[in-house]
Amino acid sequence: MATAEEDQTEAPRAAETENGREIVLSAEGVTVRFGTTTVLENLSLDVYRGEILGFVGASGSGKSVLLRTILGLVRKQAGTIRMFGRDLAELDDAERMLIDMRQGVLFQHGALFSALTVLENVQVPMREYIDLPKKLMDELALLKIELVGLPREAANKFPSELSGGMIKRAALARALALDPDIVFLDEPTSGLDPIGAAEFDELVAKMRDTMGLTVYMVTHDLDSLLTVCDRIAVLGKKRVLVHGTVEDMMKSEEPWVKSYFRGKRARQVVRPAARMKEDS
Ligand SMILES: Nc1ncnc2c1ncn2[C@@H]1O[C@H](COP(=O)(O)OP(=O)(O)OP(=O)(O)O)[C@@H](O)[C@H]1O
Repeated sequence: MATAEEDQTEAPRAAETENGREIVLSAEGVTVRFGTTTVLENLSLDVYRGEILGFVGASGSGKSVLLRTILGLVRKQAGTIRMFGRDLAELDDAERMLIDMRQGVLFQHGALFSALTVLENVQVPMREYIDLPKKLMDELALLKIELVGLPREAANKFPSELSGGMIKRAALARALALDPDIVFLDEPTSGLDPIGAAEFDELVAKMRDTMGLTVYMVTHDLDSLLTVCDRIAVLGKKRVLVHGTVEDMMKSEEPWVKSYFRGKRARQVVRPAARMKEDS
């Protein structure tokens, strides 16, 4: 496990060469302020190709702000964000568009367009970025809908006709519309019952395993963190406090990490999750 202090030295770069893994996304020394309030300060984080990174932190610690900063929706005051090795601040519009096409986003609560059917929702990124004949676009959208485990009949339904779990799947289908390399999921299992949440987690893990998808998942869901995340990063004190495996989190003496992963609620979740891992 690495600490934030180590992050500011050579540790992440050394890890990159040591384990030979490709860094899809890196944030280096990122600072974000709103007026006089600093939300993120000198934050650094790497995300590797093909991993599910679970991003966790207390409410109000800045998880959404960081996600929005990575997506270019919030302006940073300092630091560098690189995606696929390119500094996002140095891209012109055409280059930015090419990068945007390689990433998919599932915003909290699904955020589907209520006046569009599921099929039309999935086609939104296609219409925005690529010019395809309608028939081909329909076929591609249907493939995505089936890929996330929705029945074909769901394609012509409106979001108001779907269950919470189906909305999340439809939103995932939209995030996958352009076959991205990385998807950002903002609390994807919030509002789902435990079985629906576990099924969604399984689906995300399947995408990682079959498509090599990289997943950046903001979550409060301990089950997700323990069962599908390859690595966990904890946001606190305006930076990434610790990052590592579940086992690393369990050993951490950092007070917030300790109470989150070894507190009363965690103890109720950790044993069943460990059993699930053993059984699989
Ligand atoms: N546009 C903005 N202007 C001013 N302050 C903001 C803005 N966006 C976020 N903040 C502040 O930044 C801090 C971090 O908010 P953020 O939504 O990122 O937290 P979070 O970790 O995602 O919380 P939660 O887990 O509750 O969703 C909060 O204090 C919030 O009020």
